Amino acid sequence: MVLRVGIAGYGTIGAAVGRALDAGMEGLTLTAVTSGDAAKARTRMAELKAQVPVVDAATLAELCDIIVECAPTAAFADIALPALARGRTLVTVSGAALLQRPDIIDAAGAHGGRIILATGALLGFDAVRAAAEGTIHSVTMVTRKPPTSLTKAKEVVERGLDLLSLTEPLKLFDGSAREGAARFPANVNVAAALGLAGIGPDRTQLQIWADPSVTRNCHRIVVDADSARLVLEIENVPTVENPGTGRITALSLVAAVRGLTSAFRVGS
Ligand SMILES: NC(=O)C1=CN([C@@H]2O[C@H](COP(=O)(O)OP(=O)(O)OC[C@H]3O[C@@H](n4cnc5c(N)ncnc54)[C@H](O)[C@@H]3O)[C@@H](O)[C@H]2O)C=CC1
Ligand SMILES: O=C([O-])CC(=O)C(=O)O
Repeated sequence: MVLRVGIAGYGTIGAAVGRALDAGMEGLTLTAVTSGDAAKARTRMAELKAQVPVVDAATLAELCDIIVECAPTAAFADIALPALARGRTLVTVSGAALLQRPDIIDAAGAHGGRIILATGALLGFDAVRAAAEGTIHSVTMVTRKPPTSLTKAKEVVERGLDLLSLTEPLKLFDGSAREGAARFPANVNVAAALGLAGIGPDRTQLQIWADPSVTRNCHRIVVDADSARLVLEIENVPTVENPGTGRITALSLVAAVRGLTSAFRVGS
């Protein structure tokens, strides 16, 4: 049986997932796309061998077994709810949106749907989830991004911060992952996901720095648990189109989608 895959949000991440599906994935076929800008999505999809329709979110849910969600946080509910109401599988990296709308997780349970929050621009969730089966004492995360990765963040724009003239690191946020994800939704989805994997977004501590000395989106996480101490570090290469998004994010979604049908899967 071949499962039909829809992509919601055909931007930096969505187009990379589209290319991977178009190149061929066993048991999966790209079937439709939904976008905030249909004309732009069609132009972007011209590179694909298989031409698929650009439809609205309700039609995407009707046509596809699996919905890969890579749209802005604000669009999450409109994409997720119709898909889950039909019992579809939603594969997403929108951790920040899930914290804002926990009812959407309940909607999945109520209709036999499934939400898979892919690791995205982070690492080690298998170990964090395993540690959470025992006792985790603390989780701290420090994010350092080049100023160019943060200039479009809503809070940076609202505060009128001129990050491009920084000569030394500036701490933009220090608090819980829940609050950080709410204030920087397009930039620390990863902190939300870490909170959901471990001891919850309220007990997960987060700092966000704009750092002119780094060229990559860097995350350092320390998990102190009764089973192990984890020190996790990742340096993500920013995408050209959207520097706040690391290249690995789309690859994480591709790996998660491929894992849905593959006969052999490594990692949890
Ligand atoms: N967990 C993680 O590791 C990461 C998560 N993200 C999340 O992924 C999202 C997408 O990231 P990018 O691809 O870099 O952004 P992008 O801005 O390049 O693409 C977003 C796309 O969504 C489309 N869109 C807007 N409104 C829509 C709607 N109502 N329905 C469907 N599509 C709509 C836009 O037209 C655009 O094509 C980000 O907003 C962020 O929340 C991004 C990076 C890492
Ligand atoms: O590191 C990245 O590339 C993106 C990131 O932090 C996020 O969106 O959570």
